[in-house]
Amino acid sequence: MQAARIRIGTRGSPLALAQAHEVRDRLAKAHGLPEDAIAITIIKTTGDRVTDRPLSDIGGKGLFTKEIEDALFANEIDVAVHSMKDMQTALPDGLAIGATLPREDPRDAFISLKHANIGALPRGAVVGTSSLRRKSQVLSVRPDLSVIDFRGNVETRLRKLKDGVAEATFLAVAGLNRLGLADRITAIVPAEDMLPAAAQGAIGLEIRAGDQGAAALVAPLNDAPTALAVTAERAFLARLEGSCRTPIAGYAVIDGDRLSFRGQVLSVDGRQRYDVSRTGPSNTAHEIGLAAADEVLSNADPAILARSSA
Ligand SMILES: NCc1[nH]cc(CCC(=O)O)c1CC(=O)O
Repeated sequence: MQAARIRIGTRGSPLALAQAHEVRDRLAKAHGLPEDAIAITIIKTTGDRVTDRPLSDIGGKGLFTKEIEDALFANEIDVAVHSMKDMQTALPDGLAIGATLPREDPRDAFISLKHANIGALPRGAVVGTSSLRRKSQVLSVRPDLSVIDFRGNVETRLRKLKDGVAEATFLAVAGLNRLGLADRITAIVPAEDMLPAAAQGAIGLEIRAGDQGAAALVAPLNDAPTALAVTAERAFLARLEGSCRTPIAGYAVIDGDRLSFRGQVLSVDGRQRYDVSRTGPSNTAHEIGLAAADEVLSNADPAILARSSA
């Protein structure tokens, strides 16, 4: 057996491992390498360690990436595989996104063992989610529902549903598809009804900036339309999260050389929201995201944007 020449780092959750295996398969195929030329290193992150508190309490973004980025800096791995949804908008100096894989389904799945969709939930039903975005979005259409925090990986949350801890939950369709659990989906929520999180469904490959070998290795895996869509979504998020701590959704689609972006900010109780949409040339993805955020900052009710609202 030959020694591994490419070292990829990942979290150890079943979803993270499925994503790492997909990356290994794509790399092997793109470069005609045997699988054992690519090593997968599992790295435990703070987000994996702390399972008893809401993510928003312990710091949110970066919780699932920091230790993996440290391994890049320490030269223990060459490529880090991340759900881009979990990545900070500002990468640490010295690291870069080398490629963005073709996006999986970006929408959210409604999952319930008894009820067909959000509208069919009985008055006051308990919904479990750890996402402030999903909480505020579901409360904006169903203020009567009771939303409880639902931590843990995808399988854990599905088990909590079976155990009757909640009557319904929401999970990203992308994660369920990658885990082969699409059969658990009760209904896919249209993006119009529940605008996805920035970068939901996209996998990013992070490398050391200036590592030309790694850059050349991952480049063939890049999907340009996904990279552009995610650029717009993350620009929107970056500008807003610097100015407010409120649930934020952002979703872009590419059609030829046009990019259509929709963004949304909500108060946590879902009672107030501001929607924005912008279209422009796809090679101005970053500017489109920023302009949409500027519109929110100048037009949305300051009560939504207040730092205290989270
Ligand atoms: N924060 C957890 C997380 N990060 C990425 C995904 C799903 C996969 C994706 O969006 O690519 C999930 C689980 C979920 O939201 O259901």
